[in-house]
Amino acid sequence: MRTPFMCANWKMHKTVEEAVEMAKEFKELVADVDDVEAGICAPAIDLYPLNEVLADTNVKLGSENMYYKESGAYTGELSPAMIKSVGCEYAIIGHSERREIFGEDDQLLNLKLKTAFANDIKPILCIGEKLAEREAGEHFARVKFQLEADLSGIEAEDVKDMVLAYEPLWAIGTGESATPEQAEEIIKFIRETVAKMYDEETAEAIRIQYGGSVKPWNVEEIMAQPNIDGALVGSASLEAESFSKIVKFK
Ligand SMILES: O=C[C@H](O)COP(=O)(O)O
Repeated sequence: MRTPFMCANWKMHKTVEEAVEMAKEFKELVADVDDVEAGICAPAIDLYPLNEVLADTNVKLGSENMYYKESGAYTGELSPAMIKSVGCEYAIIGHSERREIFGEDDQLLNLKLKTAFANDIKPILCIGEKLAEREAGEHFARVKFQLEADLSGIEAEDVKDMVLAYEPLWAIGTGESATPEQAEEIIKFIRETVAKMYDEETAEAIRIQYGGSVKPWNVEEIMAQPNIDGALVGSASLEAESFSKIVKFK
């Protein structure tokens, strides 16, 4: 049985003061939740204080990015050891904004995934198609390509423990979520693709989130789909009350 995982992705939002204020309020609101995992992926500057605020709570911490090298002359980047030192269990890898705005390609993402596994960091790997690809009926081929390229050379044991986030680019920040049926159709396909690449056991174990305009008012119907194991939440995760309603979707 897969435990639902609701994870915030704050993107480039929140000063340290704002992050601490939100986390203090949020941890109280979800203190009694034990059947859903909650996490916050935050900007690098916020991770150290958030680790202190969230210590001894049920809220997990993650980085929004991570480089594939262990250390060195890589100005502006974060190593796996650095994010672990501030309590990160997770790291988002390959968010579409990293792919589109910062030019991260599947070869780089594959290296990042390998480094994450080597350092006991659970990646949240984002995949998903653009609007033109969906309109051309190429969305299945697109996510299959991303899965095969990004997971190349990665063992089933690691894949079982990671998280996939299906995020169609046309639903991110637009207020227009995929319908629950659209999300289920492609997430089921993603699980079947993992089964073909690995085996049934791996496909049953891996958690697959949906991301793209998840809100307190649509989360329940999204989560009613059998293959959807959680959500990667952008704008609705910025306020404690809104994100806590998503975590408490049941
Ligand atoms: O990582 C989160 C996604 O990009 C979704 O963002 P959104 O909830 O603001 O649409």
